[in-house]
Amino acid sequence: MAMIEAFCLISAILLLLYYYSASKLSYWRRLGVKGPKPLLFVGNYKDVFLGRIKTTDCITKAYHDFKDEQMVGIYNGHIPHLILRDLDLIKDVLIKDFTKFADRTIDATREVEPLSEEMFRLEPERWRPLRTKFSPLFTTGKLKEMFGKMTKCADQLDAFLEKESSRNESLEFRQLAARYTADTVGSCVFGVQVNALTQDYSEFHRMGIRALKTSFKMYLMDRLRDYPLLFKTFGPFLADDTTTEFFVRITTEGMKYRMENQNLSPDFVDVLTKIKLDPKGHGLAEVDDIFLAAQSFVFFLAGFENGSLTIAHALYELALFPEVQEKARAKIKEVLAKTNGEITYEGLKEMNYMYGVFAETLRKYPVIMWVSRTALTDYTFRGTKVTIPKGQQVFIPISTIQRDPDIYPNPDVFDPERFTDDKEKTRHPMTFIPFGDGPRNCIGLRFARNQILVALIKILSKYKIEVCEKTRLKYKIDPIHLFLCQPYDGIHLKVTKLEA
Ligand code: HEM
Repeated sequence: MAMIEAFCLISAILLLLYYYSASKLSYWRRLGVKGPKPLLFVGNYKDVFLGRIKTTDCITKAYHDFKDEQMVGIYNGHIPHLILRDLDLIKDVLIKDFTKFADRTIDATREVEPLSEEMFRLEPERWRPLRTKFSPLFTTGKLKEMFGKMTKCADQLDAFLEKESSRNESLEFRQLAARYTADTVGSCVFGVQVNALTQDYSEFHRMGIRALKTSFKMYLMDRLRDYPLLFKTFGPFLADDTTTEFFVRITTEGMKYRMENQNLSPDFVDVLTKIKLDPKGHGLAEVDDIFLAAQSFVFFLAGFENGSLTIAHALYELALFPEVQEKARAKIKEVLAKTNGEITYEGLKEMNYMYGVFAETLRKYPVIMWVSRTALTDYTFRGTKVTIPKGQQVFIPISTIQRDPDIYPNPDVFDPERFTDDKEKTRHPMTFIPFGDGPRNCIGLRFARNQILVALIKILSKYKIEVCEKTRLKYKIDPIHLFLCQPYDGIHLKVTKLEA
């Protein structure tokens, strides 16, 4: 009798679980959105959970399998994700209807990650005043002021390369470029000398590497984030206190120095100091040093990692396509000849071909492969019968769009001429969005463009970059990171100094 009761109980539980999962997984059908058939409990993420593919691969497959649809519904376990395919609808979400999508989908959870209350993850109420305060740091005037500091860092990069290239060994360019980006963000944004190119492992540089190092721990953190209860329970065991302590220390020291030296030129730390002294006057209810350090953390990491990856990816492609490298060098020399070899702010604007190299690199390797928004109200997509409820996560698949052969024929070919003015005009603006778009796009876009171009121009004008035995001829993406496009084991290239 007991056996029968136990059997009935287990069957009832299994049946309930089945109906629970099946009902969760009928969400998109009920909303009239097509998508790949999900599996009970894991949705469409079985292979992602098993570590066989990345989230982007799952998004890309759904995007291509549903070519005739404007949007595709998939499931991360039971969590429904909407992938937008239609470029006009993407424009609506990012720009036209931004107020209804002003939030991202990754929440800040301070009790697990103290530095998570940074601008990228903040809800609109606290994000808006910060964006207003930080945007003036990247005006044309400010960028011109920073330009001299950037070219100084490029001179140090040159000195570093000269020494390294004489050894006749291949160099790993991702780490090498990260020294330059640590120096540029340090001096231009924080007003500190990082010395990553002149010292072995300066503290800033070391902390940047530490915060972004891909590891199984980081993979677990990323996966747990989707399940708030699990994240709050297990996350604290995985968090990194050393990075937190470092960013809190340098931010508080920087602000203290500002308060004691009132006549310094306004910069990022200056804005943080003003917010600390009068949070209400800046539209924030209250702030503490951890909240302010979180802003330093995101600005430093974004400038350090995204720039260095892009420089390394560009050099990789230029080594694989030597004729493009030669053309780029010739165009650079033409412009530099007018300024006695000096890289100038005005000269940069004349280097259209190099802009093409920069843009084509970010087309093939958008560092952030997708961006997301959360609906702040129920929302009906223009010209459709689909209404998503408040809180629905919407994904914009940047890397998939930028590698779609219907938009960019032969997407694997590195061709900077895809970005001439004439050709750009023929494409929908949402086909090239490596910096996102709309009021919540990348705040450091123009800084990043200068930072990357200055380094590339300096390197190409003086050195030849080639593939070598250690170069992976077929790019392999690091499978661990959730949304960053990082090379699996670095970018190894040969570098030779050119005759003057
Ligand atoms: C190649 C370089 C870079 C790339 C590809 C890049 C890409 C992006 C993307 C895709 C976003 C999200 C945009 C969206 O959701 O619409 C973003 C946001 C952001 N980026 Fe960048 N970024 C780069 C460099 C930088 C630099 C140099 C800084 C600062 C010094 C920076 C700071 C930020 C911040 C603070 C946000 C959050 C903006 C907000 O929520 O208002 N990024 N970036």
